[in-house]
Amino acid sequence: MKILSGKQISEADKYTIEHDGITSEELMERAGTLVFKQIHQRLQGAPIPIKIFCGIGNNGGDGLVIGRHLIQHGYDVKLYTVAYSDKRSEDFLKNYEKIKDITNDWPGLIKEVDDFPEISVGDFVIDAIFGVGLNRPIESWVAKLVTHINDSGAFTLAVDIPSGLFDDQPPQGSVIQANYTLTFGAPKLVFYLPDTMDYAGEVQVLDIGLNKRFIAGIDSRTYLIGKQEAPALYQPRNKNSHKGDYGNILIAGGSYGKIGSVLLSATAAMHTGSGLCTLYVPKCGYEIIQSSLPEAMVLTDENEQKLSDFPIDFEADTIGFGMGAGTENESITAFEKLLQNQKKPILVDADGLNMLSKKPELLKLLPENSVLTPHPGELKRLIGEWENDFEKLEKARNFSKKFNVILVIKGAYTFILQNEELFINTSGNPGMATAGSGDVLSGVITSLMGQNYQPVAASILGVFIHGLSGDLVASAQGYEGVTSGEMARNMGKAFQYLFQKEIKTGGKE
Ligand SMILES: NC(=O)C1=CN([C@@H]2O[C@H](COP(=O)(O)OP(=O)(O)OC[C@H]3O[C@@H](n4cnc5c(N)ncnc54)[C@H](O)[C@@H]3O)[C@@H](O)[C@H]2O)[C@H](O)CC1
Ligand SMILES: [K+]
Repeated sequence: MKILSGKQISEADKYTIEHDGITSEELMERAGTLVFKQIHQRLQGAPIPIKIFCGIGNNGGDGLVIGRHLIQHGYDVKLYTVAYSDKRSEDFLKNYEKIKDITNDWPGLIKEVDDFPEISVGDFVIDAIFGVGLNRPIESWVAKLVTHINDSGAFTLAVDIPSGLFDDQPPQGSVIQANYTLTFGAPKLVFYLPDTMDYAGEVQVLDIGLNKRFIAGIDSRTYLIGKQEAPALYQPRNKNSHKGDYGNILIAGGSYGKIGSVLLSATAAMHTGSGLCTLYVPKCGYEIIQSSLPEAMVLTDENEQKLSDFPIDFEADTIGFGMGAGTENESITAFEKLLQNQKKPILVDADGLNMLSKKPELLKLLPENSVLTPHPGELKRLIGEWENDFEKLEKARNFSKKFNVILVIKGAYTFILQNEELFINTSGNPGMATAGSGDVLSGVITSLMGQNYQPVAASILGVFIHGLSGDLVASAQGYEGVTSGEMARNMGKAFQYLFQKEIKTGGKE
């Protein structure tokens, strides 16, 4: 699903009105009715006091439409006009009249702090103050109203976007803290950035019938990857195949006390369908791996504790490097030897990334289309500090272009970035924040690269499947019960789920 900016959606809005013969008022009626239906489905007539705060623009207009339907269905509704300006949008006024036609309890007028209504924690607040038309930070008493709503602790549903949140830049003032956001037409980037995702809470996109052809034509290079998109990336296996068709990969890393990381990667790779998997580890890893993963072969460095060399004559389809490797100079020399003799894309993770940060001249030796899988800390060491998520994306994009690599930026929503394209993964859950989870992901992506998936496809599908395995384990054992070993062993099941029903883990989906 394409992620669009408010501006792009407004263009789609305009195009739809001009070409599909519907008026802006009908579009607002459609939007508001869809929100009402979502609320009605969940509330089923429950006598919960509903307080709707309507701005004086079209977001407020949506609020009036929602309120009208709720009133007509017998809900306990109180509407308020948040009159932060004397202007009123046309569609706001039209819907204001419609409210007056169905109730004598007209919307309350809020023009200052003294007009604020009491909001108790058992209320259901609907935030229709500002939508994507926000064009400056919320100030003065309106900012206080946002705080008043947030401090009430009442369940808050944001219409289109939490008020105060810009869709294309960091927040600069008060922002509504929503539990749920029902957004129109397309998801907005800020719902998935670490610094702003919490304002939106659970996000659901409502299709209000914006012209699909127009949307398809919009040059947006940011996509949400979910159950609709991931299966298309899967390469079915044909009957007439043998293990050589599924890649011969090399996983290199590990050091004394951290052999588990490469073992987790290799286990994940084998459960992701690799034909052959060899590990290159310090001598201390030999017994451990041979007894824990008989399916894998093992080559050992002559050093007992850490990598000090690299088997450049080993013919691998893809190499995954770095997990548990440490950043000792001898190991960096080993990495340099790998880089000097490898032309095909590789995956670099964990201490391999820290080696690149320690010795940046290695960056230019990275084969084209290699995949780097940093968590935010490793990313900071690679690209430097950032003020906010937008600056982070800018720096990461420049890095990806400069070294022609794919960045898999791990987080609550993992971002896969290649030049101008950005893919945001929506599978997974907080239970995956556990030791070894990154090692497992590296094994999955390396395995798919070895199976002839293009590196960016291997990254997108790998991240999605990794999240799916985390969801499977969490649905069986709760967030606390998730271990990366379990995730590694559930990769096959995750592939099965790729084409089956949703998995509810109380997570984001
Ligand atoms: N495109 C769609 O799919 C549909 C969108 N709809 C809804 O319309 C809103 C966008 O409306 P809104 O955010 O209210 O913007 P408006 O321009 O209509 O009105 C805002 C109003 O407020 C002024 N303003 C902006 N920022 C501030 C501020 N910080 N302080 C004070 N005043 C401010 C601005 O100048 C305008 O005058 C969208 O989100 C959807 O909810 C349609 O209703 C349905 C289809
Ligand atoms: K809003």
